Formats: sequence, C-alpha cells, structure tokens
Amino acid sequence: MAHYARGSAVAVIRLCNPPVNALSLAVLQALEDGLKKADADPSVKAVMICGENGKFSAGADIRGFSSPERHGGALGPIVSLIESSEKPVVAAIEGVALGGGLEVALGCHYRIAHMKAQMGLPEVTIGLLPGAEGTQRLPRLIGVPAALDMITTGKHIPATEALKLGLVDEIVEENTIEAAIRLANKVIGQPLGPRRLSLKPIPRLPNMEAFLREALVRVKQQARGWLAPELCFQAVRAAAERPFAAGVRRERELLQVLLTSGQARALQHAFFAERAVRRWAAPSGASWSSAAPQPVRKAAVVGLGTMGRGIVTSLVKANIPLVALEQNLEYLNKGRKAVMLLLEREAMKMEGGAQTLDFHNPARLHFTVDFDLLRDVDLVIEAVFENMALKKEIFHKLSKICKPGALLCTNTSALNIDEIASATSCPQQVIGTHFFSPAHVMRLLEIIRGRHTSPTAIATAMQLAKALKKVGVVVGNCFGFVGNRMMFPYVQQAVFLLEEGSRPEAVDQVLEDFGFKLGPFRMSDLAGLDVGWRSRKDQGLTGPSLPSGTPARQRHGQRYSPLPDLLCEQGRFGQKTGKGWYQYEQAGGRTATPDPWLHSFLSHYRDTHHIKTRFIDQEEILERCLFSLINEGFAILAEGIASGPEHLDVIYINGYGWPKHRGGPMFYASTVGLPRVLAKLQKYSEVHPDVPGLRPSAFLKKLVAAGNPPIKEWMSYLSQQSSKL
Ligand SMILES: CCCCCCCC(=O)CC(=O)SCCNC(=O)CCNC(=O)[C@H](O)C(C)(C)COP(=O)(O)OP(=O)(O)OC[C@H]1O[C@@H](n2cnc3c(N)ncnc32)[C@H](O)[C@@H]1OP(=O)(O)O
Ligand SMILES: NC(=O)C1=CN([C@@H]2O[C@H](COP(=O)(O)OP(=O)(O)OC[C@H]3O[C@@H](n4cnc5c(N)ncnc54)[C@H](O)[C@@H]3O)[C@@H](O)[C@H]2O)C=CC1
Repeated sequence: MAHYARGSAVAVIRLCNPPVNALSLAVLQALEDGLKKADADPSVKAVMICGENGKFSAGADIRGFSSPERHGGALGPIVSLIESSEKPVVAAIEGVALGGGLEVALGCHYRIAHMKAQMGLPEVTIGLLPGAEGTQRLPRLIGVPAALDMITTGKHIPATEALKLGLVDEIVEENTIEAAIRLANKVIGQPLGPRRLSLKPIPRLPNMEAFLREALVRVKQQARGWLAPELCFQAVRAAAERPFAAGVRRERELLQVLLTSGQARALQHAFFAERAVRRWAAPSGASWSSAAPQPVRKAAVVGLGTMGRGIVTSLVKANIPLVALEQNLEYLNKGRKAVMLLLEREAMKMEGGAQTLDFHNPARLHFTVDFDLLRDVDLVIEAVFENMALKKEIFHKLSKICKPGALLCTNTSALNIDEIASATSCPQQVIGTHFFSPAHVMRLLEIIRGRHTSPTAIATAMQLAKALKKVGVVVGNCFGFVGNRMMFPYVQQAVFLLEEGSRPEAVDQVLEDFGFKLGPFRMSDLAGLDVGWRSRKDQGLTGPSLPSGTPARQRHGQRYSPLPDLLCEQGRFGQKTGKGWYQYEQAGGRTATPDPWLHSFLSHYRDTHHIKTRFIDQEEILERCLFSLINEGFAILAEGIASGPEHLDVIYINGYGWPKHRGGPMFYASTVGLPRVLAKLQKYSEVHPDVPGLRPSAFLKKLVAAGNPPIKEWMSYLSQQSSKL
C-alpha cells in the first residue's frame, strides 16, 4: 500500500508494506494512484515520497518474482511517471533505498536522505539488473565509473558517500520528512527540466572507451561464470553510448536474458535460504521465541594457531573484550605477533570509516598463559589441536574455572561434541562453533548442538554469529558435522579420479569452471595435506596403528586411496612446504604449477597397483565429485542433522566457495533434476561397488519415487524425522 495525504501545498505519498516496504503490485498501484491524484489536484504544488517506519523501500518484492504475475516490469513506467510530473517530487530517504526503491528515488526531482540511510542497487546479487531504468539514470547522475561500481557490485553506500557522489542533494541529521517538505515548498515553481535525469547528458570521461574496456576485464575476472555483473556492465555501457530511450530498450533486453538464465532463481533461493537459517528450532520446540541469548560482555579464545588468531580478530572487530590464551610463552608470543599483524591490517582497511579498532588496550584484549584469568568470561572458544584427549582436558579445566553459566565452545572441525562435553560438569553449556579459515574473513559459523546443549546456548551462539557479522547455521552432531561430512566424499572422488587416470589440474579445472574459487587439489594444498593425514592416523586408517597385512587400497572392505598419505610421507604438505598436488615457487608460495614429478609418481603408482589408465571426461569428473557430495547431503537430511536443504546450501556458499549463482549443492541438484542425479549415482555405483559415497541415499530414492517434488517440499517426505538437531 501507499498512503496519500495532503498537507498545505505538498502531497505526501508514504510507501507502506512492512517490514521493508517492498514494492509489491499493490504498493506500485497505490503509488501510481497517489501520483495521479496529486497531479489532478490544483491545490497540490509539490509531492514528497517517503516510506513507512523509517525505511524508504528495499525495492521490488523478491517473493513476487516467482509468482505467475511477476510485477518487476511495472516499475519502469511508474518511475517515468514520477519524473515527468509537472510538480516537483522530492524523495525523503530514511533507512534503506535499495533496488527499485532507489530507482523510484532516481525518478524524483530531488533526493534528501537521513545521514544513517543506506542506498544501493543490489539487483546484481540476486541475478538481475536494475530494470526500472536505473542503469540509465544513475550514470547520468553520478557518472559512469561510480555508477558502474555500484551497479556491478550491488554494494550499499552510506548517505555521506551518496552526498559526495551527488546521488542525494542533501543529508540531514534530524527529521528527514520535515526537511523534505521544506525542500519541496522551496522548489515549487522552479524549472524541472534540469532535474529530470533522463534528459541529462552522461558526464563525459576523457578516455571513456579505454575505461570501459578495462572495467569489463575486471568485471569478468570477478564474476567467474556469474552472468549478472557482465550484463549490468553492458547496460551501463549502453547508457554511455546511446540516447536514453535506446539505453532503456537495451536494459530491458538484458534483463530478459537474466530472468531466463536460471541464475536469478538460484541467487534468490540463496537470499531467502540465508534468512531461513536464522530461524533455528530445537527438537524440544525451542526457538528464538522461547530461548533468549545470554549477553557476551567478555570472551576468551584458547589456542592462537591458524584458527584462534582469526577468531580473536573477529571478536575484536565486534568490539567484544577478550582474553587470548596459549599453552606457553613461546606460543603466546608467536600468537600475539600474528594477531597484532592481522588487527593492524584490519584497522588499515577500516581507516576513514566510522568504527575504529581498540586492540592495544589490555582491558579489551589481554594475552596470557594463565587459565585463572578465564574466571569471569561469559564465553570461551577453544581452538587447540584437533585431538580428543587434549580437548577433553581443556574442557574439564574450563568447567572448573569458568563462572557458572559460561558458554563453552569448541572449534573442532569433526570431533564428537558430546564426548568433549562429557569431560565437563555442564554439558548443557557446551556447543560447537565451527569457524572457517581464515576465520576473520569467512562468513560461515557452523553451530553444532550436542545431545545436552541447552536452547539458551544455541541462542547465544546464534547471537554471537550475528555480532561477528557471520551466518550462523545450527546443525546436529556427527563426524564432520554438515560441511566437512559432505566434503569427504567429494575429495575422495577427486583422488579416486587420479588413480584411474586423471590429473590434479584436470580435476581442478572442471570444478573451477563450474564456479568454485579453488578445485579440490588447489584447496587441499592451501589448507595443508598434513591436516587430513593427522586425522586419518588418529582414525587408524594409516600410520603405525594400521594392522600389518591391510591391503594398500582398502579399509574395512571399502576402497581407499593411500595417495594423499604417500604425498605426506614425502613431506609434500602443500603450499606450506612448496610441494603438494602441485609445485610452488617456494615454501609458502601461492602460484600452483603442474608438477612433472607428481605425474610420473602417479604413473608409477598405477603400474604398481595394476590400475589400467583411462581417459576421464569432464562430465564424469563433475558428476562424481558433485553428486557424491549431494548424495551425502541427502543422507544428512534424512538423519535429521540439518533441518532443511537450504541449511546445506547456506553452509556451502558461505564456507566452501560453492558458486552462489548455482544456489548451493541441494538447489543445484533440484535444477539438474533428482532422477538424473539418482541415475548417474546408480551408474557410477555399479562400476565402483566398493565406494559407499556413490551408493544413492534412500532419501534421494524416495524423492525420485515421489515424482521429483520441488525443493521446498522435500522435508515433508521424511516421516517422523529422527532429528539430531
Ligand atoms: C519480472 C521481474 C522483473 C524484475 C525487475 C528488476 C528488479 C528491479 O529492478 C527491482 C528490485 O528492486 S530487485 C530487489 C532489490 N532489493 C534487494 O535486493 C534488497 C534485499 N533486501 C536486503 O538487502 C535486506 O533485506 C535489507 C537490507 C533491506 C534489510 O536487512 P535486515 O537484515 O534488516 O532484514 P532482513 O531479515 O533481510 O529482511 C526483513 C524481511 O524482509 C524480507 N525482504 C527483504 N527485502 C525484501 C524484498 N526486496 N522483497 C521481499 N521481501 C524482502 C526478508 O526476507 C525478511 O523477511 P522474513 O524472512 O520473512 O523475515
Ligand atoms: N586450520 C583450519 O583450516 C581449521 C581448523 N579447525 C579446527 O580448529 C582447531 C585449531 O586448529 P588450527 O588453528 O589449525 O591449529 P594450530 O595447530 O594452528 O593451532 C593450535 C594452537 O593451540 C595451541 N594449544 C595447544 N594446546 C594448548 C593448550 N593446552 N592450551 C592453550 N593452547 C594450546 C597450540 O599452541 C597452537 O598454537 C582444531 O580443532 C581444528 O580441527 C576448524 C576449522 C578450520
């Protein structure tokens, strides 16, 4: 809805569609009616458009995009109607003006914003472009470089920056609505021609052609298969090169391409999935409505290695005072140095912004080896070596030292939360908080609920994720939880493919072409091959505890590849040693080049084990890696380890570099079609009967038998789910 009201000479149109005043069909209709009413009323001399509840508008109603009568297309003519009004129209921007909301403001003759308002054209992030003539008006107002930056990245900009760019005419600290009405009264009778953006020439650049050429290269490099940024670029280029009307036609053509590409649907799934996972629920029925988070006034991090350093940095950035603890002074000094370096870099990035980092004050960040200093903290995050005995020892100590009610979190990547909790006297306060490396950068926080974890503990961990600006996803307790458990079969297939005749660079290429930032081998080299090696030794799969006589390529009757172990035995741990699946310029080097040593090692290995090499095509590489990962996802859903496919998708997009424009692994499976996923798994499983990861999950089979229902309905096919959440 939009409310129309007339006070003296200025008519007020208030967009009203809680919570964010999305431009639904009803809102657009009411906006149009309001404009026509104002036009027809001779006593109205000017119009002011604002939004209800201190928010201008977050743009078109994204939920409406999938409905049969999509209404995004109706917005362009309304923006033109605003602009062509013979009475001045002023936009009063509070809260947010995003997407179609900002396009409405661009149709207005004047824009005034509250200094805390945010503006942006985020359509690119949901696979679209600003299709209500925004790609044509914005460059005319703020110039091609700034418009291109906003439109191809979708970033939100604060009002202060909008003022500098000329996107708004004025910013105010107090009442935006009153200021807008004052402005409207002031401009009554002034010529409107110069204020109509469609009539404005594009601000020229001395080197527009060269600028556009270079910008296109940059946009393509960053997009990696994601269509929208390049098409946004093309639309802005049309603004630079064509008259307004022709530019608008081009914008419409490009929007049509995006609307039919499938990527928009995937990105919109990702948008809503991220919001859905915020609404966690425990099997007891507890949720946000019944469980309140505990305040975290002070925290502690135990272990300042790779992960602890990033976690400390994250907490400091969230302004949470903390104690950082190591096992001895040598490690403490190493950890402190590394943390300070990270924080200094972060502080530099934030320079000039509103927030500053306070990390030199020991009251806010205190380094110690003394566990006693953890007495008064509200929450501890343990990030010591991945070793059950050590973790239990630490948790036992924590439960004795920390104050009653303190939340005890472990950053373990796979170990059993219940076993860790069993070492304490307060298992209800123990929870997994699984950060991803680098912990101050990656958005995902996998939150693992143990058997005894209380709803308050879950609520507190979810609240912590929010404070750290991360996406918290609550999952159940099993080996590897959700993310790593799905990753195991994926990496396993990649290694099996090498045994059968492929090469690391061929496998990586296929998955990078699919959209992953790094293929499985480049990723393993970056993470360190020794990490998995240590875990396999602990599991008794390799190393001295392996019973003599165990076949080289079999464990517990299943296929096993000793290839990664053999590399580690050669000291090839990946980037850190300068050699792994690839070779690097030096230890710690970043540039991977194919390694002839590895190729001949692989040939020798195949000869030793009498493996007949065959050519493996791209389709097989992609399907065996991805479908085995997806298959594990179905098993996870059936076991109740996650509450829905969107949880798995959010985890993969935010923690594992899954290309967002493909919507996450489970959404991708739904677009491939479950019957096809099942048929391919069946085919590969027949060829490799000793690989459980390829054996189709019972839940996948059930969904196919049920006629391949849409992803939203999958969970309803699980009868009496045995939830481990
Ligand atoms: C035929 C098709 C033709 C297509 C035409 C081309 C497309 C266009 O040119 C026009 C467009 O405007 S496309 C939409 C562009 N706007 C956006 O992407 C803004 C999305 N929203 C946000 O960023 C944050 O919600 C925001 C920053 C606004 C607020 O963040 P918060 O963290 O405070 O709150 P959230 O939890 O994110 O949001 C609150 C509730 O509102 C829902 N919502 C947000 N934006 C929406 C939107 N644009 N449409 C529909 N629902 C929307 C959001 O899902 C959440 O609801 P619940 O999940 O039920 O709580
Ligand atoms: N490295 C990674 O990519 C990821 C690791 N993790 C998990 O995070 C945890 C830590 O891993 P990393 O940081 O990679 O290990 P790391 O080996 O880099 O660091 C562990 C740190 O813990 C310290 N430590 C050991 N015993 C201690 C004690 N008794 N008291 C205080 N500090 C002690 C060590 O001195 C060392 O600095 C592990 O459980 C790992 O599985 C989770 C996600 C990703």
